[in-house]
Amino acid sequence: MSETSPRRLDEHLPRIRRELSGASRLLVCLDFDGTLAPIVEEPTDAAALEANERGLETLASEPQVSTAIVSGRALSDVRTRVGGADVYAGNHGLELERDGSVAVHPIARTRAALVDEVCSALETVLEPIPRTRIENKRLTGTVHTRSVPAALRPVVGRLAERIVDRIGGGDLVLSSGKRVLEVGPAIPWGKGNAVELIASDLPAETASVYVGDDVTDESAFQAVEPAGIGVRVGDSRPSAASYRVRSPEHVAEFLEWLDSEVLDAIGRPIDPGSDTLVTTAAGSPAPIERRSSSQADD
Ligand SMILES: O=P(O)(O)OC[C@H]1O[C@H](O[C@H]2O[C@H](CO)[C@@H](O)[C@H](O)[C@H]2O)[C@H](O)[C@@H](O)[C@@H]1O
Repeated sequence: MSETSPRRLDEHLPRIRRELSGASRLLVCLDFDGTLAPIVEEPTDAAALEANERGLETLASEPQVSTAIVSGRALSDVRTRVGGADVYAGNHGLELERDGSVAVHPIARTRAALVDEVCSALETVLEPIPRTRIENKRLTGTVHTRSVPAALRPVVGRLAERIVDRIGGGDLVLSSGKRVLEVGPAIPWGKGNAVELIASDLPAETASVYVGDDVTDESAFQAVEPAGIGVRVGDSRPSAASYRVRSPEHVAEFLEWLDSEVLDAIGRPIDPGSDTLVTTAAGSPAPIERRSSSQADD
């Protein structure tokens, strides 16, 4: 899928509501850092905004909604930071908790010892560089450079590359995210694959929404688009997501809007000719803003 500038979500709400209202269920997948929780200097201090916790809780209580947290953090870590979702994916989709059991990507499992070795070597080699922090997440590892003096960040990158090559050979790969370098197994598996797995458990008429802010969220946007909706938290840089919001505060507004403005329409068939919900056997017609094509918002 090609990447273009995502459009401002708040300017396209009627269109989004129309797109989602043809579905019988909604799957709402949420990234953690930078999406539910504002980015902070110290990774252990990250916390979801209360408004996002409330939004997730409300959506999770709706019978026609399934919810998932899809994070780059270790599953055990992100689980303690945000509760209430139906499904949790950790380590960028390499571990997945559904229906009370955890599945781990088999190749990632076999490479965990290499990741551990790399993390230990990085601790030693990067020790002289002020404020470098290594987060060993078992299946992947993160080198944090947010607090490292800017002039030294390229040095961290070069040293990390060298160590990953030496210890991991072709079995590990180094990638980058928001002021981080991520060490992980060199396998074609990411958040997008996890989202596809989660969606495969749900009825075919489920519409998927994915909200995220970082590089590894792009594969998840690709997984949900174009049938579903990708929302990038951030600026207008090209993305596979069609829409964007500015910050985690705006994610909370979006979650609230989904609950108050979209759920009523979910599960009712739409008349494609009129943009208006047709009467179902069970209830009366529920119009969703009658608009002519000349009023279309895009
Ligand atoms: O997929 P996510 O849930 O967004 O996780 C991605 C990485 O998030 C964390 O790092 C980021 O957030 C930190 C706290 O705000 C920030 O200090 C850091 O610069 C960000 O890159 C987390 O620590 C990593 O393990 C995740 O991979």
